[in-house]
Amino acid sequence: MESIVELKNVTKVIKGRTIIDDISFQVYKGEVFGFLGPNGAGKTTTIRMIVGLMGITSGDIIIGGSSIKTQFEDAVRHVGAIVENPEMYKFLTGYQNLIHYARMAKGITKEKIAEVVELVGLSDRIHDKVKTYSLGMRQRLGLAQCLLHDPEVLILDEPTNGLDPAGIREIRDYVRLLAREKNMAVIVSSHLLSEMEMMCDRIGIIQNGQLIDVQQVKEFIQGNETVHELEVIPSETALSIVHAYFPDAEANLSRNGISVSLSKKEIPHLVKILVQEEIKIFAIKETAKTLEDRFLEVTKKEAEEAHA
Ligand SMILES: Nc1ncnc2c1ncn2[C@@H]1O[C@H](COP(=O)(O)OP(=O)(O)OP(=O)(O)O)[C@@H](O)[C@H]1O
Repeated sequence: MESIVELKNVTKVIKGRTIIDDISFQVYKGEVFGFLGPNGAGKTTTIRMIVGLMGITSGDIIIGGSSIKTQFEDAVRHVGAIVENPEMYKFLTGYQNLIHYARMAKGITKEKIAEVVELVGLSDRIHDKVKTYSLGMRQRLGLAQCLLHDPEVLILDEPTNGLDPAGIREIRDYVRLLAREKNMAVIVSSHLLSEMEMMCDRIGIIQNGQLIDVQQVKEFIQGNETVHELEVIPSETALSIVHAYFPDAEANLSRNGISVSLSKKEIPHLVKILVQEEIKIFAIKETAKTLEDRFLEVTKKEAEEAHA
């Protein structure tokens, strides 16, 4: 896959405080890359540096082969971004807004406007005033606006913020479509982990300004371990046995017994021990981990290691 965005040892220091600490990663054409992290981790700061809204203290960002430090215009030419809420004139129609923007940007044809309107599914309503649009439609109009100059990289900071489930789904579908059909690289940040799970191909997790993990969503979710729900009695004794024999495994009481994160090959061993200890086992069920489970695991582990 062809890399279109590359962060090389990017660091940002504000007032003597390191906000972003030596981050490096690449984003490829045709993929949706998700940026995940707890509040204040540094997602927005990183995105602002990628779109050129904020300077870099050290390191560099290469977009489409151009350095954002030394070839700023060339680098940002490849980028379309919605970083803050898209500003629209509410008393103009969607179409008038796009025409207005096209005049400022120059070189954008009416055909191009029609094409992006079609692409974001606003053809039926484009001649209605923006004040009559739902939030989801406004987001799509914002998306249309940043697609006008054919960016190779699309950057969306919290694109589904404030949208209802139908609106979220719409944006998600368009984002995936743009990556798949236009071979665009899309970088999104979001707090909605389940959303990221459905929208992204890969994710990078940022915490305290450091990139702690970059992985394919599928691999990230699976990890090496899966969660097993064990219907057992007495559950508290079972839990202490698990803690004693598998001290590294995440184990908790659950509704019908205990839940244990272990690799599958360790399950027969676990069952044998529980039986030996006279725990009654009624059922064992393997449950799929969600991105949220993994995200909380990874960030908790990092935080524990940082404090150790
Ligand atoms: N201009 C600034 N001056 C001082 N500190 C800043 C500035 N911009 C960001 N920070 C700090 O940098 C850290 C990272 O902020 P950032 O907004 O990038 O986090 P985030 O991951 O986007 O968080 P959220 O999910 O809450 O938006 C925060 O601790 C924030 O207070």
